[in-house]
Amino acid sequence: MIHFDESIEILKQIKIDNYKTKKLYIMDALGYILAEDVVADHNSPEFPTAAMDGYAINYEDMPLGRLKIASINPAGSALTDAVLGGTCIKTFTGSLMPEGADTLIPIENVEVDGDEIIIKEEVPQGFSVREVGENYAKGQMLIPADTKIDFPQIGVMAGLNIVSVMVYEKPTVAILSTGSELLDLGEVQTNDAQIRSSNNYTVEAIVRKYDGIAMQLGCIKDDKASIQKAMADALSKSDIVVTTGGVSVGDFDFVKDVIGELGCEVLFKGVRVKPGQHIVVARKGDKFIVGLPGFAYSSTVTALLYVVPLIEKLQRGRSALRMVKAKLKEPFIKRARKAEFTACNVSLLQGEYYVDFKGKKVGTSAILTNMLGEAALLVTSEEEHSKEVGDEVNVLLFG
Ligand SMILES: Nc1nc2c(c(=O)[nH]1)N[C@H]1C(S)=C(S)[C@@H](COP(=O)(O)OP(=O)(O)OC[C@H]3O[C@@H](n4cnc5c(N)ncnc54)[C@H](O)[C@@H]3O)O[C@H]1N2
Ligand code: MOO
Repeated sequence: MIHFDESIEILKQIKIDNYKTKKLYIMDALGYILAEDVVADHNSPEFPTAAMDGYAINYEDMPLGRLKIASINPAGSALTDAVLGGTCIKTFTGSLMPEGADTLIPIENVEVDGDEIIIKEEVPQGFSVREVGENYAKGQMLIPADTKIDFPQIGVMAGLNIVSVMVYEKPTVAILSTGSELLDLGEVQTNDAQIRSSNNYTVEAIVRKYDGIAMQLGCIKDDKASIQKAMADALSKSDIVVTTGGVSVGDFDFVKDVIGELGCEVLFKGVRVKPGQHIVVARKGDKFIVGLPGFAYSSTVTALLYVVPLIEKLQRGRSALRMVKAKLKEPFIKRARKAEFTACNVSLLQGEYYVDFKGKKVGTSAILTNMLGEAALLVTSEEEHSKEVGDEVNVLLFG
């Protein structure tokens, strides 16, 4: 078994030969990763523009105190009139500044007397005039490739009249739970040894939450030929195949053998991590197979640790899971000489994270309910030992 850090380093070092990209209408691109740079093809604004409703004047005319209103300039109109000596033009927020005007005096600062304004309160030169390129200049890089498209990116692209953009495709993740004891949702129990399968649904939820396209394949019996057929089929239809169960040392644990027989390159199998020590990650071209252990807590934690980064890698995304520092409110007993991911409660108090274990059960890796509530994962490396109240620890947030 390899060190946990080595397994993460192996994932980081993976090079994708050919990223899949596609062009999407900008609104459909929300949540995708941009596969091209977005560069401004014009200045914004292109011309000096009024930022308030008022009167466009030449600053040098301000001392006159009284100016004739020469014309009116609503937003969107192609005004040809200019501000000539001693005159002003009524101009509105968003209107282009007329020729000859460099300052906008707001409506609130003047009194109208017939066809003239009387200036009650002066403003500095250039007041309320948006300069050319105030927002962005032509040629400016606005959104670099590999950015996740969120609402500001959508708005900026719309401002650039970009109708569709190149994005990385979200990888398709096929999910298959193995185990002859498993009952899928709604399936009728026929003997006491059967249990309800949860792993395939937890993994599907993780895939969906962290920007993959989930392909739910349900449960399959511990039969090598069936597993082989199902995995080969899944591999042909998806970018990542995630299995749960059948990766340890039992007589019916076939997943590792099948991965080998499918001609995959095993990147690692077996990591000094708790839970999840039997994890296997393999590659075939730009496709991946991740064999997660069967226990519900193990498969969930290892999906976060190994499946989420692969989903991100295939679309050049950044890690959505955040590691923060926190203070222990209770002692932590280190149980294994491995990296440990222990379910805990996390709270934020005056800008600092705190960790306790109230209500968390100590037991096997079957206890998924430990991840309910304001849960997070306390992370300790294989080199670390038990910890005291007040010690600083690392916590992985997934909420
Ligand atoms: N002799 C050894 N036995 C075990 C070892 C070991 O090193 N030596 N490792 C233990 C650890 S750690 C884990 S984790 C499990 C992993 O084994 P598998 O990946 O082969 O998983 P299974 O045996 O198929 O299942 C384990 C457990 O989880 C339940 N399960 C399975 N699938 C699901 C599902 N889809 N939803 C909910 N629960 C599921 C299954 O019924 C078992 O109880 O091996 C230990 N044994
Ligand atoms: O690997 Mo198991 O997941 O430690 O319980």
